[in-house]
Amino acid sequence: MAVVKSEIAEKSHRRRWVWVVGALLVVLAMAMKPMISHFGGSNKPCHCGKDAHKYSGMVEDCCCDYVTVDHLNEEVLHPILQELVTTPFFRYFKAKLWCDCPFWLDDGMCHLRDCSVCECPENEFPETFKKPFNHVLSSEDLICQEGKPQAAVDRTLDTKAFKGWVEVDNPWTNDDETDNAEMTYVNLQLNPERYTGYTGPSARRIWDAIYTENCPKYPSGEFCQEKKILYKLISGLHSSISVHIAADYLLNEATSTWGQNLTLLYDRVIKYPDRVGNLYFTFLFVLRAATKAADYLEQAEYDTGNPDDDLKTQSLMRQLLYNPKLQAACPIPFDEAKLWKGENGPELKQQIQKQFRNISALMDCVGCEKCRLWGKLQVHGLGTALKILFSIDGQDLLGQSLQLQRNEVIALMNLLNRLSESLKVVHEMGTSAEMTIKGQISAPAAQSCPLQRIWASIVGTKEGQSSAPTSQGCPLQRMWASIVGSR
Ligand SMILES: Cc1cc2nc3c(=O)[nH]c(=O)nc-3n(C[C@H](O)[C@H](O)[C@H](O)COP(=O)(O)OP(=O)(O)OC[C@H]3O[C@@H](n4cnc5c(N)ncnc54)[C@H](O)[C@@H]3O)c2cc1C
Repeated sequence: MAVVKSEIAEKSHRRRWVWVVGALLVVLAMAMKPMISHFGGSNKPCHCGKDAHKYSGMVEDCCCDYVTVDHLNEEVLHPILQELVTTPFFRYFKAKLWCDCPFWLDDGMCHLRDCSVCECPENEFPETFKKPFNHVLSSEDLICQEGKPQAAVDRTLDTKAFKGWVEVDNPWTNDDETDNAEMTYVNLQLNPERYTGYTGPSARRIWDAIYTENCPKYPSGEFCQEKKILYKLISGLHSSISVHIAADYLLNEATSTWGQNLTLLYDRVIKYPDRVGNLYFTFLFVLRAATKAADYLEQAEYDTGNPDDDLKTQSLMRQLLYNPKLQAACPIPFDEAKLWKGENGPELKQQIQKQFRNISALMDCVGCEKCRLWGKLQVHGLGTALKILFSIDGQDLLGQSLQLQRNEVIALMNLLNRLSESLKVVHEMGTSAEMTIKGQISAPAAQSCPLQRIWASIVGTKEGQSSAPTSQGCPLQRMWASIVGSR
């Protein structure tokens, strides 16, 4: 009997050692994996439990709910947009980059090398971009298309229906696109929007000038949608910029380590539900503009001189604008038709137009080149959305006078992609950021982590019993918090 007992004791002792060694190996392997993931990477901090949907119900003033928007973004919009913006047509943006502030002198607060923009060498951007946009097809071009059915159809539509890309003034924005000598072509793929070190009084002055002088926050309880629109669009854009800073942050300047900064994500965006709401609003507003102009955008000439690339761009545009899932789940993301109907409608529209033009001009005062590039592009994209939704009435845009510049289309779709990226980060990382910062991971939830269970089996605690690691969340979660939280 005594022999049997000691054998059992020895076996259980051995089993415990196997567990301990196994668990230590797992912990070691996990700890050796890079802890800092880059934007779009898969190394997320330990997730204890599934991300519950924090935001629910309709997005304020829109015709779509949060859950649907997240699903559509994840499944349809984000993947297509990510591919679209890498095509040659969408990756080059024309901008006047130097600081030319009409309001005050630039105080050059940007101190990082990452602030500056890599401009394109002359020979890099597509030849066709150097020509005027409304370039007419030669009869030779048309003959060359014979025998290529897809291309021929596109060309036919082009000559019959599409009015061409022309330089027309956008009443919502301040940029003079015709001023070509001052313009620089930039490859956006080489200039990711991320942390640049632009901060302090210079950055603050821009945001202050935008909010206090041009779109003050409306009083709570304001029902007039028109009065809320500009503030919500700018706040949504501001949230998106902050999300991109948090998602691609310089964690360690000495070692040039970039990664996510959950503290910043929480402090600047997640902590404020209205900022998250405004981000979703801006996304749906821009999405509505793109889908409203679908017929026009479908027939646009995405000519970069490489027919394969150009057909791919056109095909991606179609997949996005006429997506059956999008049309079924969220056919009209934002209903612009009910705006500006009141007595003061036209006056109010003019006032908001003037304010938006000021905001557009303020982008020339941003004291960091890369921030200025993305600020200009995104404000230009918003101006294009405003032009599509509010300068033309009705659904049939082709039959009316909508004309877009190439740069407006590029800005619109790149802005939509930026907003889509931000939604994805907020949806996927928002809860983790909140839990990490608040340190409010409950013990049972924390123990549902595999590592936590292994830890419990080592130290002999049971589910629900408190122990040092459980009180502060998963070990990985704590390591993560110590990395991002100390900055
Ligand atoms: C056009 C523009 C583009 C920029 N691009 C970059 C960039 O690419 N990379 C980079 O590192 N920095 C960029 N910056 C700087 C960045 O936006 C911040 O200003 C900077 O990081 C300092 O942040 P902060 O904590 O002082 O708050 P800020 O973000 O400067 O906010 C200032 C104040 O605005 C209010 N606020 C903040 N967010 C919102 C919101 N969503 N809605 C309503 N109100 C809000 C708050 O009261 C806050 O205190 C840009 C600035 C501008 C003006």
